Amino acid sequence: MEKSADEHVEFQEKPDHKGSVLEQDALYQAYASKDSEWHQAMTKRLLRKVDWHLLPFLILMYLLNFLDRNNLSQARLGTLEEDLGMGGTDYNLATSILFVGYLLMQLPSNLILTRVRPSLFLGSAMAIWGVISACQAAITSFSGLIVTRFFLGFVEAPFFPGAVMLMSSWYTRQELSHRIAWFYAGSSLANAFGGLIGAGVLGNLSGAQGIAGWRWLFIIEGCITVGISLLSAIFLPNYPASTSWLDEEEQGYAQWRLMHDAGEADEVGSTSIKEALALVFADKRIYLFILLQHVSLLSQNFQYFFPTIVQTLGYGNVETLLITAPVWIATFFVSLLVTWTSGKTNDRSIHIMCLMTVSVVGGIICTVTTNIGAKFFAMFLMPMGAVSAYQIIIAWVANSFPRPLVKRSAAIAVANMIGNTASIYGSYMWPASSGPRYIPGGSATAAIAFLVAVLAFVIRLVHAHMNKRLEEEENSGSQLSGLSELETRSASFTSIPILDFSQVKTSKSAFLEDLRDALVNVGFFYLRNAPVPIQIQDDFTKKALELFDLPLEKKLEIEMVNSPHFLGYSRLCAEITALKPDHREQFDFATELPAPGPDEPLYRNVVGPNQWPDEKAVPGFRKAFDDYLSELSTLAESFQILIAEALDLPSNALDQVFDKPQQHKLKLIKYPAPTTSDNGDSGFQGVGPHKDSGFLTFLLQGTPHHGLEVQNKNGTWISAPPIPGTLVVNIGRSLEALTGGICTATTHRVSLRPENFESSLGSLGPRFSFPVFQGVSLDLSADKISLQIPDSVRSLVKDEKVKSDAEATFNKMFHGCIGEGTFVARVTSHQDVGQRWYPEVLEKALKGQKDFLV
Ligand SMILES: O=C(O)CCC(=O)C(=O)O
Ligand SMILES: [Fe+2]
Repeated sequence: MEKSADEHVEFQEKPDHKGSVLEQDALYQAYASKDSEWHQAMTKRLLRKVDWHLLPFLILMYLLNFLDRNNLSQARLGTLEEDLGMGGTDYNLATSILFVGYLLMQLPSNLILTRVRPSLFLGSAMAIWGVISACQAAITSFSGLIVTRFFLGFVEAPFFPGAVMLMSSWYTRQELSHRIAWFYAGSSLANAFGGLIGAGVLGNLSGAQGIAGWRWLFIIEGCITVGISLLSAIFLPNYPASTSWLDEEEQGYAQWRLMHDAGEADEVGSTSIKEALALVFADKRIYLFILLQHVSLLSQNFQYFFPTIVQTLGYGNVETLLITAPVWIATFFVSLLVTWTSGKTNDRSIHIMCLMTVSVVGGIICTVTTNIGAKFFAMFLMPMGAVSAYQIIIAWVANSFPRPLVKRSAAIAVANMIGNTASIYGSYMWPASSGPRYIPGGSATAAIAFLVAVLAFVIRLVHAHMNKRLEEEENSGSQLSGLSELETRSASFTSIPILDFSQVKTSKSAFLEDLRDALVNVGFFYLRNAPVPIQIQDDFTKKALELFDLPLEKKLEIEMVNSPHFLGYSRLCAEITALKPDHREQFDFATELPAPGPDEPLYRNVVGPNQWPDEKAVPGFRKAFDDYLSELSTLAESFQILIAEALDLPSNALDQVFDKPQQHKLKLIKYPAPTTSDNGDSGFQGVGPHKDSGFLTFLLQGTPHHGLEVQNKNGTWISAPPIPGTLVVNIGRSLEALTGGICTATTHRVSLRPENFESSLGSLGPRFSFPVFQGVSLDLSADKISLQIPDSVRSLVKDEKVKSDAEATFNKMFHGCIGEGTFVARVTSHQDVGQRWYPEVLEKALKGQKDFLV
């Protein structure tokens, strides 16, 4: 019984969503500012339409896909075997050979899939299998049948992954699994219709025009398939942007949702299948699940022989097929019900055990009795139990290997592939010679169904045991990693996680878990729904742009070199990072604080009063700035607590780290488009590879340009494009130092490739970005503040060796006094300021850099 040979579609990348950066930006603007209630209502409105337009047609296609594969069992009730001179296990070979083609095509079809539009792909595949299916009518020999069945399997294989792929351009990952459950349930209906159509054809057309009934069956069903495949060009949508049944707002929103969901998809696409498989096989439970899925599929093999078995009830062919219809309709409703209760009660194993018991009883009754009423009853019991249980098993596999995502995909794929080989040999359990009672098949099915129940119970025990151990170890505070060796091997992330701040209220523990992972293994994350009123953000952005528009002489009035506190305006290329000038122009402002007294350590000079622009030149700037920095300071403060909690420390553990008041910096940066790209692959240096100095950085990307890049632990650069409604948050050297390196300050840069400044509608103009650097108390040093980070958090660090292009001179410095590290970093970045105010420090620091270089 085939149901899901194809589920490794999770390896597919999502199709590209067309649309220029500018168009995307318009979407960003439109949707980012809405609140979560609006998003919920909009999602509901959209899903209602998409469900009705997409699912029925796809289910119809799946129904035909299924029908064309399984109608051999109805054809057998006609004169198929007689006409083709078949006997013994010939029919079983004809059934199983289809799965050879079906399984062989898995890989190639998944490769093709990534390159074609889903609706075209699905429509063409369907037309071809429809033609081959109809051609079966012309077969005159058994060998002809075998060859045709092999190819039928081959061309039917791409449908399922293609359909899931199409759905994935409409549904988010989370929405998808529920839709796939409906999709599966639809196959029960296919079985029902198969019986009805078969009955109609064999009953009315046998011998019509001198053509055997089974040949008519293939002709009619093949032609229906081809007909529907042509309609797919009209009815099957491709992508949200080109769909007439959505209004403009819905089209935009549908795209916008998927752009958000795409982050994870990239991660899937770029992790090698080999790596994913290694992860899966390191978890011993996978062997149990593979076995479970395999025997579960084996326990459903009666389906191919169903019409034949029902025939033993003693009715004629037509009545037999009519009888099977209600069986499948009942199964359909039962499976909808039990997948629902299983989800509601969060139970899998007991559901499976109960359902399989129903199937065992069915198998036993079927074998031991010849009483027609009892046998008919058994016909209902077998599929109701086994088919419904299978749907729960699929969900169980997916839920048992939740993280990382690639592991889940691989687990599903492996369990399905190996599981489905049951369809190749399972059909031999039902040789025609064993009818009418089919004692070997019936009793073996009952035994196998029992085995499914036993395995479900074993897995339940294994999980219970694991949970208990976890609890004990947590209680005793022992050093539990809970991770297998393979899982700890690498945290070289391929995408940047997105955290949702609204979860702090709704499900804080989930938020903290994601935060913990981001802190120890990525060092970067997007933060959605940060509590910063959009109006304040917009006003600030507007005023910032006005500031950059001032004539140069106005800006030079507040040039940074005038101030010993590293605050003020820096011209293009004035700042130096990784020993090279950055191609950007900027204003550095900070929480307004007095300059340090003459007796205070020199490094305290990174704090001091701002140089404000002339209020008349940009009226309202100071207020807009203060409002924004004040919001961001509040947000930063809430992270003092969240980070402590994420690291399993008391929530006030980091209080000692911050001054009252604490200086935070807000930098306004403009990156003009480069005139040439003379910097090789990485493009022109907007800002060179570096780690920020502070605790956390909260970055607002003001324009839709790509260019911000983050270096993962392998040294690979990962793009961090702007995502609407989010801030980019990253760890600075101070937090890294305070946690003894448990939290990672991740190296990042801005690359100015000319293409980052272009969209299909023309030039994007300069890139603007606005980072807020959260400060810490400057007198601290890592050894003075000893945070006792629990082993349970330490053990989550997956990759100790980190490749970084950031300057290493500062690595040690930050482990001493944080103020000194920050001060030296500032002097070397702003050498004009250093030269004027701190020439000795600059000289020493430059020498330090040189020593480091030789
Ligand atoms: O412009 C950006 O997106 C990043 C700027 C940055 O990393 C910095 O100024 O530290
Ligand atoms: Fe930075």
